[in-house]
Amino acid sequence: MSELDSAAPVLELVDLVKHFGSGPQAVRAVDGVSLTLVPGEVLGLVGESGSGKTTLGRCAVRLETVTAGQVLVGGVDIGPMRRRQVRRMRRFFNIVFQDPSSSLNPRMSVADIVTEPLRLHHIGTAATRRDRLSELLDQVGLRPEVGTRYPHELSGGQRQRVSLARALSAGPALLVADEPTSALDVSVQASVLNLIARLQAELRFACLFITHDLAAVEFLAQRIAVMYLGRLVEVSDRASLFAAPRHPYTQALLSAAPIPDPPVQRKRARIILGGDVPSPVRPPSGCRFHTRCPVAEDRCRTDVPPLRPVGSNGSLVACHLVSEDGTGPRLVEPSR
Ligand SMILES: Nc1ncnc2c1ncn2[C@@H]1O[C@H](COP(=O)(O)OP(=O)(O)OP(=O)(O)O)[C@@H](O)[C@H]1O
Repeated sequence: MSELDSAAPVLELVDLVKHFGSGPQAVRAVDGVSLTLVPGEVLGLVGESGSGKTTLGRCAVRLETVTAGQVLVGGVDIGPMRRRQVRRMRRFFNIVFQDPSSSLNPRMSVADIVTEPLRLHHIGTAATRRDRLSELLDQVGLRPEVGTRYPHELSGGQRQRVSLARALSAGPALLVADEPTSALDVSVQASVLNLIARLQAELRFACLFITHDLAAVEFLAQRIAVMYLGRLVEVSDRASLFAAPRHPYTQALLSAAPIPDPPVQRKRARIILGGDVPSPVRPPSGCRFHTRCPVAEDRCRTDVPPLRPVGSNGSLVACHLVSEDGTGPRLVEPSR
């Protein structure tokens, strides 16, 4: 396959299940997630630690094999593919990890790291790859002489720029960015986030942006998916999600997020969720959020709420208490 089908979604997850281990001790990291990314779209994936975001992202680029369900890239199911076929498909998708120190080969120069995907996929000649290297370093804001350096000679921010240049070198249609700024100094986080935004606007790759940082998804993502204990609870466009979060969990998550404007922060009501996040080995029955949900009813303890369209703006919500027109429990007034 030399090109992706541009009419197909870049990424389609169909009832994706990923368990680690088997039997009653299996960790149900992702448990029936369906999600679609169209070309050029940035989808933010948020949720507390352990909700399954990283596992979902790794399944999307076949770093994990799935337990059940499908992962389609450009309409092609990469799940059953053999390793060699997956390797050929890898030019169409790539991933940037949280910690660039552990994902870059310490024995390779920056030039070799960045151009490796081009060599692996037999793209261009030695001369065109050199040109491409200069172009890529320039695009990620690194000077040409950085090409001769090794990862340990670079700062964390520079290393993440190298990871981005490498991930984008073969011109992927999909980039999974897994907490790409959270291991960096606060002072450089914003510049790397700005860089991702600029590259995405220029190159138009689709991006699954995984983060804890709600301000970052608000800045970068057109749509946002909220995950809780292996399942999606809400998928909505950015404006709707921040203005009127519908799922009680989304409302709690947003109410806990810091807002840059301190007077607003002081006035705002916070929802304090009781209890701990339950174990994904024995997730609660019915709605997985019911053990911590302040408005849970009897049916929430027994019936699994499907992720279904509500309201008129294409939002999807998995909550028994949200009605078809999108009205439902409002735990606090939206802050913006
Ligand atoms: N290789 C593995 N073997 C066993 N369990 C795993 C493995 N990888 C992840 N898990 C478990 O799967 C669940 C989901 O983890 P995952 O890292 O996907 O969550 P996350 O939402 O990305 O969390 P974080 O934000 O902390 O990275 C967790 O309970 C985790 O301990």
